Amino acid sequence: MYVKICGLDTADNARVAVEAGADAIGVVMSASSSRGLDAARARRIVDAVGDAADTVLVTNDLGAREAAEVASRLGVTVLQLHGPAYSEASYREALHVMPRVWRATSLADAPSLQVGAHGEEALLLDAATPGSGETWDVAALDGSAIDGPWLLAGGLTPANVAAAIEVANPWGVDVSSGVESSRAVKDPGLIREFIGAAKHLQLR
Ligand SMILES: O=C(O)c1ccccc1NCC(=O)[C@H](O)[C@H](O)COP(=O)(O)O
Repeated sequence: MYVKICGLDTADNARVAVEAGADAIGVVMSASSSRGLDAARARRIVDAVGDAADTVLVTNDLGAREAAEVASRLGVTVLQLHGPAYSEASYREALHVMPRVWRATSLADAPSLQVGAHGEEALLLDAATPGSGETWDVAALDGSAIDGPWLLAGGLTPANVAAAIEVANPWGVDVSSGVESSRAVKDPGLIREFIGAAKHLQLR
């Protein structure tokens, strides 16, 4: 199970995530998010991870081209364009600069569930409000019918991630609020617990 810990706040917490086995960490750049980082802080986190895991720049409000240029300058491995603001043409623009782009969307937006529909490498299916910690009805989705890598997100926690994986059968999982002690403050213990719970399934 591929595990992404999103909305990292410090380089120390990014190291905790990677040491616990995270496959990816996310840094958010968004004017509307309390997890939004400036470039200097994002770079410290990305540099702390190095090539030990994927590093993902997440945005919902930068223009696609600008987002890809920022991602390239930061040296992240993946750009995650989050939400309905990004058209198919936006993905083409981003892909000129960043070879790996993920499309993050919600079933509420009636998206295409074809992985690669916009040239993306992977699909992330989230609640309607990203980063809110809200759950959604994953049972309404036949995850095994999605042809390609997709990540489940939205209200996951160390306590519910194993059951969510069993229901939805995703390729990966993504969490933010569920590994925080308070809004935008990551908790090292919860990060370790989440990764343990998600990865444990693989060993069954
Ligand atoms: O986390 C945010 O604040 C955010 C803001 C704007 C766009 C995307 C954002 N997060 C994207 C993620 O990938 C989150 O991990 C995902 O929405 C799940 O969040 P949560 O339900 O809090 O676990």
